[in-house]
Amino acid sequence: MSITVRNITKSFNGTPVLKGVDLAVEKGELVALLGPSGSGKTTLLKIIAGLEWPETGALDVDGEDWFALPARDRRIGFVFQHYALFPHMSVRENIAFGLRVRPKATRPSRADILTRADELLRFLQIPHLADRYPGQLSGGQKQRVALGRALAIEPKVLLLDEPFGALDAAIRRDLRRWLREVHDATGSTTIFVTHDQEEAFELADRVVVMGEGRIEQIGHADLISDRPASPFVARFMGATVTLPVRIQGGRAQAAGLDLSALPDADLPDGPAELFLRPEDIRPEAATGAGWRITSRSSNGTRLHLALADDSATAAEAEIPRRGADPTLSEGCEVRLHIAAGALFASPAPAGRTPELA
Ligand SMILES: Nc1ncnc2c1ncn2[C@@H]1O[C@H](COP(=O)(O)OP(=O)(O)OP(=O)(O)O)[C@@H](O)[C@H]1O
Repeated sequence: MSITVRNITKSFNGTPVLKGVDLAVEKGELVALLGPSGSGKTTLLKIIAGLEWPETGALDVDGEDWFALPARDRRIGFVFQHYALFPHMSVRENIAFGLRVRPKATRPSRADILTRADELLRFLQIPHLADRYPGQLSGGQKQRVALGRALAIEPKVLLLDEPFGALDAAIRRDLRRWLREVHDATGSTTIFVTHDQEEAFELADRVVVMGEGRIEQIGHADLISDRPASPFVARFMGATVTLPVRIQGGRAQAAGLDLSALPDADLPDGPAELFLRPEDIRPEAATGAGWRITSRSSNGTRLHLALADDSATAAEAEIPRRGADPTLSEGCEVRLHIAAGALFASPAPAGRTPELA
């Protein structure tokens, strides 16, 4: 099923939470909605599921207007962060539940329901858990069962809201791979919400970065990492250092910075901002170069250097400890070699529109 979301807006108590969201998901695609807490990911998912209603917008699934369909007719599999299993039902009964509550006309026979539940248990690699109750399962096992229950109805669309959010890192990685296999084997169209970049990039065909109710960028990991569409995406991807530079003939320049490794910028001459990750800054001892180390700490494998220039602009660098120049200590004057970064025009000063600037 292809899903097309057009110009969705939604407010809670007068506060806009979705500010005109457009998104097209192809049939069989696995898309991750990635963004900080409060950016509107869950609200968008709930609107697709029919659990929330937007103020404006359209939702088409395979050409069908889903806003004209009540939630129960949308054939959606939904998995939440907190395992919503029925505690008094066994794993097999939990998985069979979705089929048992289908309208009589489309409900399989009792025997078929149990056969289908057992098939799913084998498919999800958990047949040994069939007779256990949720209270006897680990968090990871509960989420496998929750996904089994969502898949039992043969959903047209699978929606997952931080399904592995409450689990520890190693189990999350296992479940991620497993989910990808399940997705590929079922051919479902899946939207997965997470605020974990690694999870989004490893799992999804495409990642949709959301910020404050808007889609900021859609793409693959490398594109979003190397060419963030906005300062918001750059910061969200770990470019926590911002440095003022000047653009001249497409080249970025600034005192004390070696920017020769950056590609040409498609920006007009004038002030700009360079967003970069601490690991893309390599300080080199150089007297009078304009920057100095204000503090140095080590976590055993990496050195963290806090930096300031003559006009008190701050930055931070992270470099491998092994092989680092021992003179890079507090007070040392340095020049900064920049390996990578994203350039954006400086925001217009407050009170002036870009046209008037
Ligand atoms: N039912 C509600 N009533 C009022 N405000 C709500 C409601 N649901 C969500 N919000 C608000 O809408 C904003 C977006 O919430 P949403 O849950 O969609 O974000 P999110 O990106 O999924 O965040 P998280 O990663 O924390 O789940 C938040 O500011 C939240 O407080």
